[in-house]
Amino acid sequence: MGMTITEKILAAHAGKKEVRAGDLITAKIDLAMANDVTAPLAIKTLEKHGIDRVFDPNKIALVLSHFVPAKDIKSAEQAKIVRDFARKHGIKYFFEEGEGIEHTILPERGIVVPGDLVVGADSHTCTYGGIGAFATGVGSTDIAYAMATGEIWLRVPESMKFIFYGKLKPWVMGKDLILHTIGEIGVDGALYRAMEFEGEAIRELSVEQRLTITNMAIEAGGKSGIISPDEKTIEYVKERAQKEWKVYESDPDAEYHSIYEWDAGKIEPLVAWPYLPSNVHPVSESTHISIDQAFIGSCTNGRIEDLRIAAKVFEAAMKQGKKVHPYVRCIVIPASKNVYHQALHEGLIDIFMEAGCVVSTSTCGPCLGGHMGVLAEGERCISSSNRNFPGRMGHPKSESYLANPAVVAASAVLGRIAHPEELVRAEEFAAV
Ligand SMILES: CC(C)[C@H](C(=O)O)[C@@H](O)C(=O)O
Ligand code: SF4
Repeated sequence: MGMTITEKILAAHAGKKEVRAGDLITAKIDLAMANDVTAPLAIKTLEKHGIDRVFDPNKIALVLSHFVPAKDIKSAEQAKIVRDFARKHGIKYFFEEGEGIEHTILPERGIVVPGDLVVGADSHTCTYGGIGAFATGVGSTDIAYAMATGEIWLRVPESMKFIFYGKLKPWVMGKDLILHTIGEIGVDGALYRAMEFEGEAIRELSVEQRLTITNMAIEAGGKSGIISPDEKTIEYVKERAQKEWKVYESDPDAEYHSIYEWDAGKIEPLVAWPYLPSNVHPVSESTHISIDQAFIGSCTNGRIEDLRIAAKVFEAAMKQGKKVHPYVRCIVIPASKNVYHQALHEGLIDIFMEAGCVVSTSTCGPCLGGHMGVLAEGERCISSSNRNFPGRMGHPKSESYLANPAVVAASAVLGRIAHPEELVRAEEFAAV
């Protein structure tokens, strides 16, 4: 019997020829990651146990991304703990505030490559599966253990396969495919399983959009999300990789917990209404919902392509004399400094500013309701991020709607949830 891509990566890191779903393994990691929220707890755990060294300072990434530039004294102190630790141990991949969100930086800079086994103290670590790595979120204690030993204990997950065939409609992005998946299987539909995505429609997507899909595997309860590398992945990786990579793929006779097949051509842009990412509705059935805020950013949809498509919508709106609706605040946060720089270079930041958006330094920002766009009671936000739980972006009685960045931009202009086609002709989509 063959193995899945997930089983192959885990077997290689456990020093075994073969592993099967359900096996308990101890595996060597290629990278342990933590951020300004989770690293301090891990650092304190190490200190409490008198551990004064890390297994390898070149295989640890510490990223200040959530509450930076420090929003209050507590976040300043959290960041300081991480900074001091990174300096003391000579951590190679330490990223200061403004460098960006961990899940954007690590693939973008080739710190994670195909075939890697990565653990991160952040639930969206599953993002890196978009380039064919096994990556999963763990708690602060587990990450402390991984940082000290270079190993992680795992139960090999079962795999679920999601095949998207057909051609995508205009304005349908990776975000819509993952919202569709979560809408179909529910927020616990993939509990502790590896979610493997494949098919013609996935292959048509850019690597960035694939990263959006795997980013949200955790929103269906998945242990990980993964897409086998292809030529597009290698193109993306080869100009950034900081180390050797290895391409794995599933055997044709590998065993799956379940297989889903969908015609991607039937999917239209989707919106997840409060208060679960599975509460998915077509955008055409959401256009009666007025909004107070729009957010374009986050580790889900804050990369350059996302900003390009949003800018396209704003540009078209401005040609028609429209800007961000007077009753809406629109916040744009490029997910990394490199994305910000590139957007600046391409003139996208000018477009956002002329359209009336607020553009800010690379950080998680309003995604988790921490700062830079917290919602008041009763306010509604349409967001390109990944979670819409009660209170996620502010007051427990505020509401977040999740959508792709083109839908968010169109909604910002029209003051209600809107299809980008209301502002831009479909043919122009092809030019993005
Ligand atoms: C702060 C961090 C632990 C958290 C996560 O694990 O996902 C955050 O990034 C989030 O998106 O809620
Ligand atoms: S952008 Fe949002 S989802 Fe991503 S790491 Fe930051 S808080 Fe978590």
